[in-house]
Amino acid sequence: MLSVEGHDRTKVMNQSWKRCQDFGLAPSDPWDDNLLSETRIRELLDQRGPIVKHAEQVFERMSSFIKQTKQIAMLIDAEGHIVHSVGDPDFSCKAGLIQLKVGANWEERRKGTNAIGIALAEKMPIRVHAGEHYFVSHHFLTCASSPVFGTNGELLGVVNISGKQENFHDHSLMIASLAADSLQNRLIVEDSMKEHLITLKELDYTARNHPMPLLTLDKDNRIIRANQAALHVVGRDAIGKEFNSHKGFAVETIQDYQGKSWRSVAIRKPQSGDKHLYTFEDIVGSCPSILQRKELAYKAALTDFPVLLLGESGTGKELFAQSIHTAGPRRDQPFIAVNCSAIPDSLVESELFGYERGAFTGANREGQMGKFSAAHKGTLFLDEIGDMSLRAQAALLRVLQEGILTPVGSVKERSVDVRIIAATNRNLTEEVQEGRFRADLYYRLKGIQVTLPPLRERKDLLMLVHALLEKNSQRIPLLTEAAQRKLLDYHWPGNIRELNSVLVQATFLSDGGSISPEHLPIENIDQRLPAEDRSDVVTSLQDAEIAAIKQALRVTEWNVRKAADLLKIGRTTLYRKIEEYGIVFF
Ligand SMILES: Nc1ncnc2c1ncn2[C@@H]1O[C@H](COP(=O)(O)OP(=O)(O)OP(=O)(O)O)[C@@H](O)[C@H]1O
Repeated sequence: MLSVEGHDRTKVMNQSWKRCQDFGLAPSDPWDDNLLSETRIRELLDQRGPIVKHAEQVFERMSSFIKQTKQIAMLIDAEGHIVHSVGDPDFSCKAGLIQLKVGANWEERRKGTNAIGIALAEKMPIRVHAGEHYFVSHHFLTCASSPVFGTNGELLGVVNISGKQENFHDHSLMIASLAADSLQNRLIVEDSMKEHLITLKELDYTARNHPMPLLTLDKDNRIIRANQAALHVVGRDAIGKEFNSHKGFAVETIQDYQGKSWRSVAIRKPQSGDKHLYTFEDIVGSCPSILQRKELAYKAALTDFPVLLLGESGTGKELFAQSIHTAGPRRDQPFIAVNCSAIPDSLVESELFGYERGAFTGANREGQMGKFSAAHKGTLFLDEIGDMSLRAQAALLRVLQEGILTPVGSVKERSVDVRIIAATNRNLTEEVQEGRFRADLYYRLKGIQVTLPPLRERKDLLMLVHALLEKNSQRIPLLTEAAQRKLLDYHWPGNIRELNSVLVQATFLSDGGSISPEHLPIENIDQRLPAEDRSDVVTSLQDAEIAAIKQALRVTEWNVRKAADLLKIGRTTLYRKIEEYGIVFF
């Protein structure tokens, strides 16, 4: 900080003298003897703890200069009180006689023109030598003072060096200024460390309570922080391990102002596959068959027994599985759904139990957590369980029996705690009889069996229609009586999934008006054929086949495997026919 010299210094000095005169002080006045009490000094030291602690350290570093020049160094607070003093003992005694000691106040209005008073009033470093002091009693002094500022530029106090005028030293003002700067820097560093800690706590709190998975990675790509949601995804023991771009995480690198990268944050935003989990309240229905199933499933939710959900495609098996999970004691833990029919036979074990790094060619280099481990403490929903190969069934049975799994390529066993809910649209008893499904696995999965009724057997179709229309559009469209009749007459092979898709299309086609039969894209093939039989018009076999394929694809929302199941043909055959007839997505 620049000190004033020459003409400017004389000006500053004159202004100070003028202020003293205005205060009504006279140079020959006795000094003010209003010293702070011991208790008040202790209170002040407590309040100013950090600055005094730093001043002690800074003064320690300049102690040889202070001793050699027979001076004393002091810290003065922003109100002018001397709160700390060290230095030459002889001079300290002499200075004490004119109250240049801890507990005294050296503002101009109390002690006339002096270095401390001017540094406080003008907020600048200044030297006041001998006769420049206002009070005659201070003329034996030479003093140099420099102000100390806080982070926001507020005045925190003054560093002062004083001695007898004959011990005047050229460097005193510079040393006082350096000491003030050093004190100021230490306080700024301390403040920013406090700020840093608060920010870290704030971050930690926000991350912990954030529903999305969040990770922090160091510059070597190791995980250094992870919230609960992220630990579910990357594994509970992930801290310290290298992050290997888990699916769905978007990584953002954080750089300093020179563009040097320090760390990265990884966030896993909701993906199209991520949906909120359903609860029993989402299950619409008023007919006894569904109410009774709901009650049974609710009772099952409160236990830890396995649940087996049976029913045609689209009857709500996954909806029930999620509702059982969200109503049970594991609701805050993961719900992991696995479509057993979608896993190639050769990969079943690695998908379900995970694998260690380098387990097999084509595997992720760093290994991968299996579905069982991902569902640890939560629920594993094994959908389409009836489509699992016998080999995969054997592997699954072993884990269900022992609660222990061994990832592919590993020698270490791992215990898992998962609740199992399985579902299938196949008749499992028949599958067991035919030898396609293991009886022991069936009995282990069966626990509580809930069979969901197909839509054509339900008595609450119009209630469901109303609920689905309400869910899908802001303004519920009216249904003409003929449209209601058409819906009631249809046989709904795709169940509620198909009903929902038909209603979405009808709402769109009716363009804000009432929904009438022509807006409902359904044809009951079973009913149409006899009608056509009666007429002279004969539909070609090929046209009938195309119509059946189109309907199966629409009903299953273009799920080729399910459509093939409905048509009772193989998946490859269906693909071939789609291509052959040039059927495009509609
Ligand atoms: N009772 C119901 N109330 C409201 N919506 C329902 C009901 N049952 C099913 N749905 C809806 O129907 C659609 C199909 O349900 P879900 O996926 O649970 O059927 P699923 O039996 O598991 O089918 P799949 O065997 O083909 O996997 C979903 O959109 C679901 O929300």
